[in-house]
Amino acid sequence: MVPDLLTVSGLTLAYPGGTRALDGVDLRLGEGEFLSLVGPSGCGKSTLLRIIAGLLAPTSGTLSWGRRPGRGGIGFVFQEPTLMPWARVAANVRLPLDLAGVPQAEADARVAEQLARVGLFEFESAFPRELSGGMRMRVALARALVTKPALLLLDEPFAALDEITRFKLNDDLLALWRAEGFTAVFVTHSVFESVYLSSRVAIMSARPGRVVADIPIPLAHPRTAALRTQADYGALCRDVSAALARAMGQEAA
Ligand SMILES: Nc1ncnc2c1ncn2[C@@H]1O[C@H](COP(=O)(O)OP(=O)(O)OP(=O)(O)O)[C@@H](O)[C@H]1O
Repeated sequence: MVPDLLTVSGLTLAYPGGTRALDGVDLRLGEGEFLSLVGPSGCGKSTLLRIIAGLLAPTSGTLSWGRRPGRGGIGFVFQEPTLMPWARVAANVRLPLDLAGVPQAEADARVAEQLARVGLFEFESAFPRELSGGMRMRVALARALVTKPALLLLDEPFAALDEITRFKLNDDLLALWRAEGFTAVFVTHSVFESVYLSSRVAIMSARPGRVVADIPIPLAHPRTAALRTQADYGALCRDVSAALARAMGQEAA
């Protein structure tokens, strides 16, 4: 059993307007795991990510860190790449290092290394408008990973991309996860994507959300396109779909 990076206990969040987004979330996150969060729209998945990132304080409940990620230790990737349109790719990726006061030469070297890892080394001087949607998302991934975070939080990062680009980015993200060893929490609406990527899938109930099922995904790595048609992958997708249907208050067909 891997050591715990984070244990979330009895987490509740009520927004100032009165909306209760989360109610009693219990969740364990092991070091180096790839955990997907799946649940009905509005069940509080983004809210939970924002609390884990420290961007939002819970109303009650606790977050207990095994080894607290240090400064720059949590990366966040949103559904939109949120790049600075006036800045070149390299400057966009370097932003977190500039904010942390990393010396120029070291920052340049780390940006070059990270751009190579996401396959964009030749595009360091391009502007975001000159890139495809998938390439822009890779820039966002590079920016989130350039500080070498212990924990990477991803909030539906590939939802706006076409299926071919999405599959490619799934493979790229898995390769980065295996090479760099960060822990990942990935929010998605796609059961297929969650099973393809994860070592565990946590299912949340409708709002106010809590974790109602936790399904291990013991598929071997490396995972490749061939997996998508394999019987064991299909069986796990059915398990996650059935758990999601139960969480939404309806039995699976
Ligand atoms: N800043 C806010 N102020 C008030 N209510 C909010 C705020 N952010 C989210 N909510 C509400 O909290 C609930 C949970 O929202 P959240 O975005 O966390 O859900 P989600 O599961 O990520 O949704 P989706 O899957 O549709 O992206 C929703 O009812 C939403 O309207």
